[in-house]
Amino acid sequence: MANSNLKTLRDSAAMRWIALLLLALAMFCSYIFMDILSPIKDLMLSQRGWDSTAFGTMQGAETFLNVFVFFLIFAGIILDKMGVRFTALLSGAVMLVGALIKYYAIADTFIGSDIEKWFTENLNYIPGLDELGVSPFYKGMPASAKVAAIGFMIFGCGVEMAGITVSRGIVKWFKGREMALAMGSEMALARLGVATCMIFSPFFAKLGGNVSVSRSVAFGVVLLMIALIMFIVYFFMDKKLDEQTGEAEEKDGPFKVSDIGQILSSSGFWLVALLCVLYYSAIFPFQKYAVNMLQCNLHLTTPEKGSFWADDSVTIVQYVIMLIVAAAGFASNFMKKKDLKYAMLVVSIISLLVYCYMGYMRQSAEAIFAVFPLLAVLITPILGNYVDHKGKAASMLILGSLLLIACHLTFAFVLPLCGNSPVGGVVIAYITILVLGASFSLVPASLWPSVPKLVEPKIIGSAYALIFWIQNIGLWLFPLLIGKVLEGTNPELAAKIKAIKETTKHAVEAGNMTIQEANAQVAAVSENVAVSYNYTWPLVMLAALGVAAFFLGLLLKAVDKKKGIGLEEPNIK
Ligand SMILES: C[C@H](NC(=O)[C@@H](N)CCCCN)C(=O)O
Repeated sequence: MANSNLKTLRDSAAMRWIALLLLALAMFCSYIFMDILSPIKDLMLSQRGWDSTAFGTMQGAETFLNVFVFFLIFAGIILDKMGVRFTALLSGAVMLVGALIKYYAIADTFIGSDIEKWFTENLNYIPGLDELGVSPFYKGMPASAKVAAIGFMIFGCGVEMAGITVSRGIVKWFKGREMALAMGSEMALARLGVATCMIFSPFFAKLGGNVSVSRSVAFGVVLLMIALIMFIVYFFMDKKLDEQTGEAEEKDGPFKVSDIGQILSSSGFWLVALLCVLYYSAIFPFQKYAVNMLQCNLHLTTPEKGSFWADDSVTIVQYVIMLIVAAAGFASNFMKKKDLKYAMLVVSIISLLVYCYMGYMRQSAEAIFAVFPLLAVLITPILGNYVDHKGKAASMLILGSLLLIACHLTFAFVLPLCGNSPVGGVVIAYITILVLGASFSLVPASLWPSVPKLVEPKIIGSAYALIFWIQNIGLWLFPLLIGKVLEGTNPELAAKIKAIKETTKHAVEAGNMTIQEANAQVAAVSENVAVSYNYTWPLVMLAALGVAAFFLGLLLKAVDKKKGIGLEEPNIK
């Protein structure tokens, strides 16, 4: 340490930010794996014989153990009892184990194996769960999807455990300092992970012209190994810090399970937890359908094979431009000189415009939607900084909810009117997605740093875990609800598929068509149906979540004022 007056590692700004970088990089890698199959749903269907139900069930498995086996609650207790560094290592290892299982399920070697045979014949029915409609498996589910679901369940435990551990770790290193800025920066990198996944998962799957879905998953597994290394390095820094502080936090008041009652009796905690589940249920589940929603509303026409805009290298260039947007925008937060700050911002904004233009020329819904996390990367740290120095967290939650409502209503009612105006439609889509990104900065940047103001330091881990658990119920429920509302409000599309299946089946039976011709006809109709959904009602449902979050925000602000919780107060006084 350069300054001899510094007492502990966290008194050195450089050491604090290195600790944050380790935690944030681990989360960046985890967020990439979390959505690794989302942008290649079409390939999972064509390469592994899954259907939409198998895909949706496998995706939903991520939250299963956390929600129904209460793993997240145990994770919070482990965190408060064992501390940040132990739980960080444990979560890294759990994520990796889950990811390796998922990789094996998708790998070519799985096909034709005894394990595939066993899973095809077994694990079809889980008594109790089937009746409740929450089973992560069902009869007829492809064996690879069942094993992938098991892997994803385990990964889900690891990633949520990592989430609460990182939040707790940031509080440990930054409380009383730039805590919201640090949390905002960590989330900014996580958002960049989502954008990276949207671009690189399809890229690796289609690399070199031959399709391999396991290549994408392998890319994610390698990143999780890097995440584990980050946690190991963090382990030693955290140990050193505890040696210097004499583990004061843990010794002063050891955690007891009964302390959880204290969390549950706080009205502020409940308001924050409910606001969190409502808001995030309108964001993460939407993320899974957003690309398809854009395809349905914008009628995008993929550039012809062999044309400049269809080339793989353009994807890489576009990603590099995205990194410039993120890096310049992020760095501008830390520039002391005004000129340099504005120069960075200008570079970031110009790069963003170039990125948007390329997305339009490539007619790629994935690339268009990938701007969603970008604005969050740029402004989450700015807002975090604002919360640190000026406060206003409760007001930011209210504003974030209002923007969420406006965006979902624009997607629902304005975007469908733009289908025949390619440029207008894409411009409105970009603006709305960017505003949604701004909302997705306002709420997380103010919500997570508010938790330490609601509970005692020794139970922060459990408080984060309880909020994540309540949030996970929404993250499990709403993807299912969106799917159901979508099917329910577009009955003619399911009827179209049923009709073509029946017509081709009769034609094959009558000897008028080969099975290959029948499959090709069904595939052509399915492809057309996949981009013809009307998303109005699912989007209205998500806007309604925003309305409820808005009213909870108002209530939270009133309770904060009455009880003096300090949510509107700055973190640094
Ligand atoms: C910090 C916060 N993280 C969460 O809310 C996690 N529970 C992420 C869950 C993602 C599920 N696909 C955030 O990212 O803002």
